[in-house]
Amino acid sequence: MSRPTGAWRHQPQPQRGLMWAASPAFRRQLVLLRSLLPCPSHSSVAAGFPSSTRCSSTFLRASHAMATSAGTVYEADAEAVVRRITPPLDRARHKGQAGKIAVIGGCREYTGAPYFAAISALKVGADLSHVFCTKDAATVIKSYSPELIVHPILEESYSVRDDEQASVSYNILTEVAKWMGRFDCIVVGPGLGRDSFLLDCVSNIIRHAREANIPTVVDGDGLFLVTNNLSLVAGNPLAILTPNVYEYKRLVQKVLNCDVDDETASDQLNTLCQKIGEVTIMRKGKADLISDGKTVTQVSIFGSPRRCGGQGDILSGSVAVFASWARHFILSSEQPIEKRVNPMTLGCIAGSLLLRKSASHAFEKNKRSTVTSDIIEFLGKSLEDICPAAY
Ligand SMILES: NC(=O)C1=CN([C@@H]2O[C@H](COP(=O)(O)OP(=O)(O)OC[C@H]3O[C@@H](n4cnc5c(N)ncnc54)[C@H](OP(=O)(O)O)[C@@H]3O)[C@@H](O)[C@H]2O)[C@@H](O)CC1
Ligand SMILES: Nc1ncnc2c1ncn2[C@@H]1O[C@H](COP(=O)(O)OP(=O)(O)OP(=O)(O)O)[C@@H](O)[C@H]1O
Ligand SMILES: [Mg+2]
Repeated sequence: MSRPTGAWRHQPQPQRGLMWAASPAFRRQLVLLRSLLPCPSHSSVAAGFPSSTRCSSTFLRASHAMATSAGTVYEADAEAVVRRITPPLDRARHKGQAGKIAVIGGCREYTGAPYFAAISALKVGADLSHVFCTKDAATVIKSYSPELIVHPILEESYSVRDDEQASVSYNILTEVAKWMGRFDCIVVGPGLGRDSFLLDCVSNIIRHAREANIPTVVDGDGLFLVTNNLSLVAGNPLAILTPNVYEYKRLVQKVLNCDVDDETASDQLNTLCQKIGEVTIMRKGKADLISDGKTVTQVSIFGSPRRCGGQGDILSGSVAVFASWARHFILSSEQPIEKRVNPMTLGCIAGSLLLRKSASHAFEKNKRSTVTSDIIEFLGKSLEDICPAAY
């Protein structure tokens, strides 16, 4: 595995610059950037780098920007991140080594969301993608795609008698636990619904994933669950929350007991992460703001003016794959722990970029009629443009 450049371009916020330049967080970022060098030449070739000069120019750009001006939000050099964390296609690898992802979601109302998340994971490059959903949703999701492995195991209150709930809940956890250790990342929430019994069962799954050290992306109704039960993710550095504008508002109100303040967006996001404890949050919007409670980066490259539902689901599936690649990459980088870049942050940066590029391509082709499936169609091309699949 190669080393990431993880380079950040700076968004100027002059009124706060001096304070930030002197801060430990700023110095830490510089150390982190330096720690990402040098890049071994084998990875440059495998990930499509034309030459090793690209690595150093990326570094110079980033360190220059950070040393000369300061602020709290850094525009991620997201393409560099994607290149560095995407594993080479190696003939020696076997099925599963590029990633096994599971989506926990899909109920009577929503079958599209879990499908979008799970198929996106495959299209980005995972080898296997599972969906754990309710029985009603399973046949429908299977009919969308034979690529997905669908487990019809979740139950909603209407299908379980009160006196059966304890045993059904136990059976669900037992079934998921059989698989859990094989997953590189799980996504909890796309199309999950809000049935109370189902959410109780999913709480057990989240706790189990945490005990097993499985990175967990929480999105959609998973965020509804977690916002009302913060202990599920509190203190878990492998948890990524991906709220949209409404989900973020609910989270801020619950945790910080105030309203979203766009004037202090990055500070508020950092504080939110700190209060919950160790999690990474990607606040979706015009720009995607990403924080692990220490630094805030953003991805703001323009994607598409279409706001069709389902783009967040593509994002959650993509982030799951990139976060697991980034984790593998960082763990194998032999950096001391205190110098390691947060792989969950890298996963968010990469996922955001890929979605935005794909949305842009899809809009160019389909204009107003662009729908989520059109965007998924471009995930492969977008990744190929950044990181050709030479092997
Ligand atoms: N094809 C599929 O299967 C898809 C299924 N999906 C799944 O649906 C589930 C629910 O996810 P969600 O994003 O639609 O839910 P949520 O954030 O509650 O917003 C719903 C709407 O409520 C409103 N609204 C809510 N709060 C508000 C507020 N504070 N202030 C103001 N308005 C507020 C607002 O509507 P508006 O007011 O704009 O009409 C908003 O658009 C989840 O499981 C997800 O994965 C999606 O992924 C899409 C594709
Ligand atoms: N106003 C915007 N301009 C540009 N991009 C946006 C805008 N709002 C959201 N996005 C991008 O679209 C992607 C999905 O975000 P969105 O807010 O639509 O998620 P969501 O509501 O959870 O989606 P879903 O319908 O799948 O639940 C993110 O990458 C986000 O940055
Ligand atoms: Mg959503």
